[in-house]
Amino acid sequence: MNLKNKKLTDEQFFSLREEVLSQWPTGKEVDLQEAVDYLKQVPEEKNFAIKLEKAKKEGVTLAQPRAGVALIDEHIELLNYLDKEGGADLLPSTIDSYTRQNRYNECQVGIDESIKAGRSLLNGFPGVNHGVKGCRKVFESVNLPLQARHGTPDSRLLAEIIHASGWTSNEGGGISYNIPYAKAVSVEKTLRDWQYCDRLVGFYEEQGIKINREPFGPLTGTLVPPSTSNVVAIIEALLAAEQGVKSITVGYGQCGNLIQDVAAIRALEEQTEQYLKKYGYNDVVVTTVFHQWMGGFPEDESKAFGVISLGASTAALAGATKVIVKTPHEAIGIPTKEANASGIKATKMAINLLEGQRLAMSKELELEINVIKAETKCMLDKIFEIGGGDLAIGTVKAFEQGVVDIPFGPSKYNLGKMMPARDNNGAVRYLMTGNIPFSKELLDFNRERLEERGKYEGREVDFQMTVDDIFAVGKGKLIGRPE
Ligand SMILES: CCC[C@H]1O[C@@H](n2cnc3c(N)ncnc32)[C@H](O)[C@@H]1O
Repeated sequence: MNLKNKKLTDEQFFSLREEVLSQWPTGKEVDLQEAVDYLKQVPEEKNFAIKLEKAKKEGVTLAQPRAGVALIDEHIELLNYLDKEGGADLLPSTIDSYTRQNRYNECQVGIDESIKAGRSLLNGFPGVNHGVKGCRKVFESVNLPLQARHGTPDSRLLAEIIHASGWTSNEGGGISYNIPYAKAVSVEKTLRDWQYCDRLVGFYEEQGIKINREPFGPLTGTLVPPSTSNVVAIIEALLAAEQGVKSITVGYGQCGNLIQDVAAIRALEEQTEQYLKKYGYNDVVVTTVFHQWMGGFPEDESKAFGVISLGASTAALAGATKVIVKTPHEAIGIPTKEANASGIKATKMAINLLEGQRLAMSKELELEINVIKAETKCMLDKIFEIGGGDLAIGTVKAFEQGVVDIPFGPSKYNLGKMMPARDNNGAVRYLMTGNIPFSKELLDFNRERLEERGKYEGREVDFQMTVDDIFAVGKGKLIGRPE
């Protein structure tokens, strides 16, 4: 394996670039020097990294929706509606599934069919097919910073096009956009491809242009224990920093127990900064993003607003820099612009009412922060050990061996021996740890918390708890109690 956690040299980067830009005709629209000049004229209020850094300094939580449709003018109308009517602080362009699989031919069919049908027949914005011209038109027609959100194992061409278009943030990473999104793409390949995306950002940073990178926190969004999502976020932050990224937003998907969720964000921010400093990356601005509940939603829209408001409140009480907003159409599918805007409004109402408030430190909160950090450290120590000190090599081996193991990941490169379940307070614990190298103390802690639930419910601690928990929220409860 010649993968190394080493900054790509200019020669390595530019030799790869030829092939990347040749993958679709719109790649020819990317001219790096011209893109630098274009990015230099992006006003501060439309720069994602700058707006996040400002929010961190002011201690405010920004609200960002997901949104994407097939055609440029409709996409612009949607984004401006979410800004003006919804009150979004940051804008996405959620990229369609064909683009995520680099299937640009099918994207083109989707675009052509959408034009004929007069409505979006893609589940997102096909940024590569619209090219720099189209993506710049979107950027120039909105008034907020713009970010690509997707799930693309090989995002190299998409990154080239969106950044050249003034979009100053890209979501994703070599683990977080592989294991939850692909069945058969090797971790080695996606780590390498995302080194390219990060090196591109590093190149722009060297030209004085701030661009934000955001590892995808929630992963499979299904009972992912905080230390599992945090370890992935920290790995991707370190790999990005090595390529010259200076603005990193690490993320976490709401699990539902308030204290554990606040602890997850606090541990994530502190431990990411600690590891960046430990490995010499002293000039990286770390921000956090809290994703509102990523699991099954209630169909009833009023109940959905309950879930959305709890997520908004948790993000505010945790002091997250950003919260990703869900909509009352979550259980149905792609939201209408009205439903999308209403999710943002509910979110901002909760955030505004909680302005300046944080969940106070308590012995329970301190315990959860310490447990998450200790679990995360067990995995990271092992990764560096099996990688012979190289994080990228260690990460590939960690997935082969199940040192890091993401629950319900479709990837064949994920061992899949770890299984989570909620304890009696709804906190997500490790029911089965597979090959995750936890200390005995941590294994006992997780077991004891689950035994408490078993005792309370009068049943065995087993996989049925996991199954019941998966369906619980959709049925209006957090914990999947036996029926
Ligand atoms: C990992 C992201 C999953 C979430 O991403 C939302 N999502 C996906 N595609 C779109 C879109 N085109 N417009 C608005 N939301 C979208 C889903 O609803 C889900 O919540």
